[in-house]
Amino acid sequence: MDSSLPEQVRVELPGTLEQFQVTLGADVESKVVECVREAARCLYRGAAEQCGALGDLIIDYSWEKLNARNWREVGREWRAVYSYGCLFRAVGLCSDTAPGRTEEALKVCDMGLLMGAEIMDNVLGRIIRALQRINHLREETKLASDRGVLEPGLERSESEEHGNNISFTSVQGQKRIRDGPEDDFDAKGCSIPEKMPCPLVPVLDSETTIPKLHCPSLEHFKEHYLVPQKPVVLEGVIDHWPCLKKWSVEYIKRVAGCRTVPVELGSRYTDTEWSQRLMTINEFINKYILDKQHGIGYLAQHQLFEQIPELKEDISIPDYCCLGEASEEDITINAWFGPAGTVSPLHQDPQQNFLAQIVGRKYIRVYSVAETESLYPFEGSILHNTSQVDVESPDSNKFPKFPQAVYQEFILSPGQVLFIPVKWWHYIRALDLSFSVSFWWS
Ligand SMILES: O=C(O)CCC(=O)C(=O)O
Ligand SMILES: [Fe+2]
Repeated sequence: MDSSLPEQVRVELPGTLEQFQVTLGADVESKVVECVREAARCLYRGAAEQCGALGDLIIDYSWEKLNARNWREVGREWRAVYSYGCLFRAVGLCSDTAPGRTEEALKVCDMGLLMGAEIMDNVLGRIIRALQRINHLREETKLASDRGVLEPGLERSESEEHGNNISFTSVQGQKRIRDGPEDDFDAKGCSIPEKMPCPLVPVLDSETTIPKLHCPSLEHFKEHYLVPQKPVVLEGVIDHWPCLKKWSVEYIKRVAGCRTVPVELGSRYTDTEWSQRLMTINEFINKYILDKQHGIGYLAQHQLFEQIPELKEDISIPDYCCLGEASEEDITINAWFGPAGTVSPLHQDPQQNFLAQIVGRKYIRVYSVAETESLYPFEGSILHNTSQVDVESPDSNKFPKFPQAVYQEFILSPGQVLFIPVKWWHYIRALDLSFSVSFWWS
């Protein structure tokens, strides 16, 4: 094994070349399998630079395959090849002591988690943990040397407490509404200067306000809301979640700042100039949360808790989800983190939803499935679950039936959970800096 690799990374890899299993499907050409094996041989004979260069080659080749067709049709084996490429490239970077290499290696591993498939018992997730420990250590050592002392206990980093054995399912870049290679993450990125939205707080009418309930029993919720499919706001059911006390911009930066995530750029996903870009959480926070010059950026509909298990410890699955038929593993948990003014246009989803509000407030409007005709969904297969109407500023000439559509609304605050029945239309605008967590369940 390459001795220039940091010990923390080395222990996450198999001890010998013979133990380094390369299992790839029959669809993968033999020259590619051979390239993966050669990269592994380089790693174990101490040629980390060559290993990294082969990693680059594997990444480039498999990236073409991943983007050649609709995301859903990309086979697992090509995503696995991509992950091997990321592993070798990351290993190459880790053995280089030049400044910034650890951060680069972290990004490469995250790309493997986001776009690849799980390999070698989540080796990429484990290497990320190791790299974060190295980073913490460096920061702490620097702090101590700045102070002129090395305080006892500094060699132990905070994240070590969580251990290494996280089982991880690949995040797989699930995308919002639009699909297919044409909207794959825009590597160039773009920043659209926009006028900042005015965070108007709507005044609600008690007639249209969604009812609230304090900790209803499972039976009560089932009989009065789940079965008849009625929205309701649940209070008191997530009061014990640590995130309500812990999550702040500083905390997210500390735990996850150097992790790479997909960010939606532009006011709303129905706009033509809307795009997605991958960036670190630090970049996202600095550009789109702390500084407003860059327009709207939204870390939306991302399975952040699969990618960063530390954050998952701060939430839990609401008990009411057990009323569904599917198992817990089938529940999709998404993070929605953004500044005031993010808008999710009126749309519907194919599962029941508990939308839990953790930080800030959100204005939410819901319409039942029966109102669909008055909501003017886009035609065609991609946006058919999205309304063409700008809910808070509707064009009643173009959409004459919209003003008559019956709706309910609410301003969701931290600690409240909104039940959105399956297929119910929902429109959401953040009134403050906001973090919500959604649970899609069936
Ligand atoms: O909070 C948002 O912006 C959108 C949430 C949403 O659409 C969902 O949870 O399904
Ligand atoms: Fe939704």
